[in-house]
Amino acid sequence: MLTRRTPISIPDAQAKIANLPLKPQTEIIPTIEANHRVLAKPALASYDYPHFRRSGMDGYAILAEDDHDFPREFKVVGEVPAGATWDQPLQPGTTVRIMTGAAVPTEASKVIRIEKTRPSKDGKTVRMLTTESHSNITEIGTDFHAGDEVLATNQEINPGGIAALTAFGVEQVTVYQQPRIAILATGSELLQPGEPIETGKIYNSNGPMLKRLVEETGGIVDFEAQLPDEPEQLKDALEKVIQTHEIVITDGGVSVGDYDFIGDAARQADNLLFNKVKQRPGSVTTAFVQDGTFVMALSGNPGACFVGFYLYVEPLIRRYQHRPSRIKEVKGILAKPYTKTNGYDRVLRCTYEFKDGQFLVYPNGTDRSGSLANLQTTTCFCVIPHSEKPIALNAEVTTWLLPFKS
Ligand SMILES: Nc1nc2c(c(=O)[nH]1)N[C@H]1C(S)=C(S)[C@@H](COP(=O)(O)OP(=O)(O)OC[C@H]3O[C@@H](n4cnc5c(N)ncnc54)[C@H](O)[C@@H]3O)O[C@H]1N2
Ligand code: MOO
Repeated sequence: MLTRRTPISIPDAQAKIANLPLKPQTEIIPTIEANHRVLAKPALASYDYPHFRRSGMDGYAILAEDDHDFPREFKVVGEVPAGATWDQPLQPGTTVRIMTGAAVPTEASKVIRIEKTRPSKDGKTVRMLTTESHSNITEIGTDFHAGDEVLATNQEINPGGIAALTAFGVEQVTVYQQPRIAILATGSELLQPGEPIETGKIYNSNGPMLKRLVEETGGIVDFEAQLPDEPEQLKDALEKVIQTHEIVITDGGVSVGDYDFIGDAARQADNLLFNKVKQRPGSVTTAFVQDGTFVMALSGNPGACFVGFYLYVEPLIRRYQHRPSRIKEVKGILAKPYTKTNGYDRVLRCTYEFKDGQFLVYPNGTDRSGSLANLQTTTCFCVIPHSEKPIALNAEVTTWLLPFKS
């Protein structure tokens, strides 16, 4: 339907999404599955760590009262491999042979490394050549005391954190849920790979791109559909996925054409955030909230769809998980001429290099909304502000470095 739309700026559109109140849900998952998930509850140490006095070296454990007048002979009364304990009292002049990681006998104050000893052939005695400047014993609670925070709330767990949790035998953690996302690609021209290509038809390339973009952002794509431009079918599909997902991403059908039905759904929504942005590509980008679900209607044009995902969807998917956006904003220097002018700000697909303390930004071929030729190689976007005059070479430009791109 052809109706007037009021365009807003890119920052205003981003702010409308950033200000949406979210109700992130939590779930309990196995610790081993929690890499890059964010803790919704702190993980506390259930005991001191280490919980026994641990030998840091392979050697011989001795009493403090024997720690003088080296070299000297000791009687070897036993052996403590890792995992074992020595429960008898250690007497003066005696020692136990002990391995790295083993529990040190309670009374022992030091472990003399084997390099500094000369055991007898039968192993029953050992001559210790010299003492040690360190005890070579890790005392109880060196890493954590019982009750200490092992990992804090809102911390993103990484493999090191998984090690720390597992050190306490923690099998499950409470984390924020990943949002469930539905992707609806719209257009009667769309084919699936495997179907024969025909004039006027194209393969649905945005669908797989969006799926992988969502996944690398930490969202879960649990519904995907490719729908023809049939209003009833589209309306039904949209209504269904809105009830079952936190975020719905549509692409295509959002312009003013006879078959662009998403625009109508947006106008009738509970909360229309915007339906036109002063940007190219993707001026038709539309966002609304219906029944508590955020619907992001991206342009069908692949270049605009790609840009729109990073500008508006990536930060939201990350916020659901209590994770910051992985898009890094920097000041770039436009290092290759771009001579076009535009009534709207242009988000230009670029590559960059970091040289002499500056991000040098190079427009990466075409800036066409409908082109997908440079999506693979684009590593950043820069913003060319709207102007009647072309932007100067070497001008400073707001630059967004894209995640997983180098
Ligand atoms: N009279 C006007 N026409 C158009 C305007 C306008 O203001 N007045 N805006 C233009 C601009 S700008 C854009 S951007 C597009 C936006 O179109 P839609 O988002 O509604 O998308 P479609 O028309 O459905 O498709 C556009 C283009 O993208 C192709 N497409 C669609 N889906 C996919 C897919 N899943 N994978 C790959 N390619 C896809 C589709 O075939 C079209 O070529 O509207 C302009 N028109
Ligand atoms: O709004 Mo569109 O600029 O062609 O993507």
